[in-house]
Amino acid sequence: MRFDVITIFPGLIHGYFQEGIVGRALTRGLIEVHTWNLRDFSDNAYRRVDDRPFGGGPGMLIMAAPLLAAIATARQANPGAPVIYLSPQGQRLQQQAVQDFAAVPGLILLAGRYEGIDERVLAAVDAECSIGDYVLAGGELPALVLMEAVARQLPGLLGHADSAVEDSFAASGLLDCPHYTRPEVVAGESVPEVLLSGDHGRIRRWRLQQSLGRTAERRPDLLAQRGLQAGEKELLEEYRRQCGE
Ligand SMILES: Nc1nonc1C(=O)N[C@@H]1CC[C@H](O)C1
Repeated sequence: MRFDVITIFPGLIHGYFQEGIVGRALTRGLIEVHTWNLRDFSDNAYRRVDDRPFGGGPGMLIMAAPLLAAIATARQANPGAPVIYLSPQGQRLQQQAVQDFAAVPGLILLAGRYEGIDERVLAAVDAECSIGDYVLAGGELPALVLMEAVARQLPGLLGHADSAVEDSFAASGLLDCPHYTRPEVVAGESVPEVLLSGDHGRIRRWRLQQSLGRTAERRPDLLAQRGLQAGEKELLEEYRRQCGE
């Protein structure tokens, strides 16, 4: 998977890929990360890429010309890669879109700054994605969020242990269950005895029940969208009785 990121702060992107799972993916050649510094596409001596908005109003916008030139160059370097603009006005990034993006050979990510970009650039963009309903100073963090979520889907990237987690969450469509590790007692709180029982059937049942209960409590929208499979209604009713609901 080749990622091309158009940004005025390339260091923010490369810096993140020095550590962790995505850093290892880069050194192992599972992913490539290329950045295009928007200022290299500026048509003035001061390397300016922003200007005031027509109609007045606060802040500055990134101009169309450097963006369109950078997109054209990135498309030549990463042929066939969709161009994704990260902005609060975009479609909310969900797991399905992440899996769809992981299926293509490359992505070109456009990281905005200032108040945003000239609207006419969107004609050269294939998708607009938001990572959430809040406003950041730049699109670099959203680009990194998308890159990491996509990279985690790539075969060979996650070790067995991580990929098990990935499958359980992505496949189940539920919030994750609680997890515990040594020591058995922390601040007077012990580990649920079922997890110490060695009875893997009971443990699987308990974990599913906890995921169902948590999702019903915290994200009823997710549960409504997913629905309940055979036997899960009873599990959830038992969970609610145990919680005294
Ligand atoms: N939330 C988001 N999901 O994707 N991008 C954002 C985001 O806040 N972008 C900033 C808005 C102005 C600045 O240009 C960059």
